[in-house]
Amino acid sequence: METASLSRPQISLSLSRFCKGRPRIHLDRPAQNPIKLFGFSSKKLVFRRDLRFPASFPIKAKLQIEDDGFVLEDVPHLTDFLPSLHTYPNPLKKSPAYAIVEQDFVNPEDVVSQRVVIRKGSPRGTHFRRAGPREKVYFEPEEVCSCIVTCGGLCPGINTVIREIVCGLNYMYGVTEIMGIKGGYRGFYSSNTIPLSPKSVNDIHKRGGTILGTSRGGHDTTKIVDSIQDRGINQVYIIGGDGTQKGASVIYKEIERRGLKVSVAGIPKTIDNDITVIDKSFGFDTAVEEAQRAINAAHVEAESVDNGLGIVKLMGRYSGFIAMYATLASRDVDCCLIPESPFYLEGEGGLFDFIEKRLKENGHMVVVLAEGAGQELVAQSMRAVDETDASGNQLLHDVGLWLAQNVKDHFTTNRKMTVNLKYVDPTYMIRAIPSNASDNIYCTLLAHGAVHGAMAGYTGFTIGPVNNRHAYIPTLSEIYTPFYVVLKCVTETQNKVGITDRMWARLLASTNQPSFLNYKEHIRGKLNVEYLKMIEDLRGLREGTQPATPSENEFGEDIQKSTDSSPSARG
Ligand SMILES: Nc1ncnc2c1ncn2[C@@H]1O[C@H](COP(=O)(O)OP(=O)(O)OP(=O)(O)O)[C@@H](O)[C@H]1O
Ligand SMILES: O=P(O)(O)OC[C@H]1O[C@](O)(CO)[C@@H](O)[C@@H]1O
Ligand SMILES: [Mg+2]
Repeated sequence: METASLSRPQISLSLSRFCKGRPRIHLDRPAQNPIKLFGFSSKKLVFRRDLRFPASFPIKAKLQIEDDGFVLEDVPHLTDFLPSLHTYPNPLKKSPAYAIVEQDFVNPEDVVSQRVVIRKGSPRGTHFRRAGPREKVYFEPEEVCSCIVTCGGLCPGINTVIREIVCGLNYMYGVTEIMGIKGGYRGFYSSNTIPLSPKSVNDIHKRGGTILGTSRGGHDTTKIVDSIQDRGINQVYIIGGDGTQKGASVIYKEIERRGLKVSVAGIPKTIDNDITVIDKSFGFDTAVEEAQRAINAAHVEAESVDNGLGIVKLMGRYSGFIAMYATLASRDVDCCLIPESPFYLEGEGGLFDFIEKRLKENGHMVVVLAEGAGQELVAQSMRAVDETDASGNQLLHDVGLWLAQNVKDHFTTNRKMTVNLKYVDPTYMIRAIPSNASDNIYCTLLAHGAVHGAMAGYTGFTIGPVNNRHAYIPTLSEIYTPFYVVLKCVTETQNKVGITDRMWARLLASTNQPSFLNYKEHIRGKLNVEYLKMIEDLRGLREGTQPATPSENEFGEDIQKSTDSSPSARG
């Protein structure tokens, strides 16, 4: 790459094969002083004045922008801070299994587009580096000392990812030194490690949970990086959700600050499917499948008695994907309640009203609700106090129990009607099972992608499929650039069900449940102010009087994972 660096701010104008001779801006380092800079937009040239960067820039941004709106959100590489590292030929060339692969190595200039559906003439949008093996690697097999850690809540498939990192490192690259860190981040400084080999992990994919153990809280960056340094670890594989990936990015920053040759690779894990950018998280399909058993049970119970009502609670702290997909798959569900879509109980158009109508029509019904649904209502009626877990996540109130109690009270006291209610809470049973066949394959691809990336010297990245192609995505949690482009990385925002998306519309069409957006005046006083605002905003969206927020960035791209890329909109 030919690079002509400018002195301040340190932005380089690059000409490379990659951008086919077109000028491109490559932001290497932040400016330390107030500066005047410009950003490109598809529509206009934007000037931004007096932008101040903090004295200690949090992380090196690797953002490449072309004048046609092509953006590459690049991942850090060890050579960014250790420029004279040696390279070695990739041992895969000699592997009996992989040597016959036709396109054996990924071209270093291959990228994966975040948007596959674009309009003629619109900006080309955001891209990520394509995952996969590179011709040159930055580690010799005998030099690698790797470790794997699992953090946060459980999810089907964690053991498969562990197994495939171990087997991938060993079978593809001949690495033998692989250790497991026990009990999450705190295990780096408070537990012994366990040695891992293809033999020791051979059967673990058949078990739920994580053989390494997990925890919340306990992220002490200095102690963790001290431990990495003391143990001579040079590849760190971190499996976990949004909190874990934020933790991974600060570990990477500290490693860079100390100038260590250590690759940090993140494998995103969340049963809630709430990580942005990637198509879907591992374990999600398994969870949706397992949820069917609970829904079936609730349905069988409900249809066997008079006025049978089954209530099933599923996971989904802030995002109702499991509930939405499980409902759509089942066809036995009459009403699905998720955190993104507010509801209310009493009055015309409320849930009680709907339950009564459905029971009168069909004699039974099933309600599925995500654990994060209606939290404001529960908090309001129980005057519950806010509590957090060791990682600082808000602890949820049990909306399932609350709803069951309220339904019972309402129908017995107000309506003098007998309702046979069965409440099913399969949440931890779903989370604790091993992954299904398709998730197992998905976990394998993630694990191998992470191994290839670390061997190729990439660091501070998360692996994941973007439009079905695996890519390396920067695990940046905060970033300052002189441009108006706000980088949306895996841990910054949450992937949510778009209730103005087609998939939610499909659900509403299949259950024929109320939208809960048309409450009558007397309900107003019973809902808290924020909840009312949420309903009104959504109503505005539906009626087209409010723009969907956030809509576009300066490049005309959706800045939240939204309709086009979300699995919620496929099909
Ligand atoms: N902002 C942060 N900076 C550093 N470490 C963090 C941060 N947030 C969370 N962590 C650490 O990451 C680990 C896991 O975080 P958390 O309990 O939030 O689970 P998670 O990774 O988000 O997974 P999930 O929510 O899907 O169960 C914990 O050890 C926590 O201390
Ligand atoms: O009870 P725990 O282990 O803290 O985890 C519960 C949370 O973890 C998740 O499974 C994943 O974030 C959420 O759906 C759920 O709210
Ligand atoms: Mg989380």
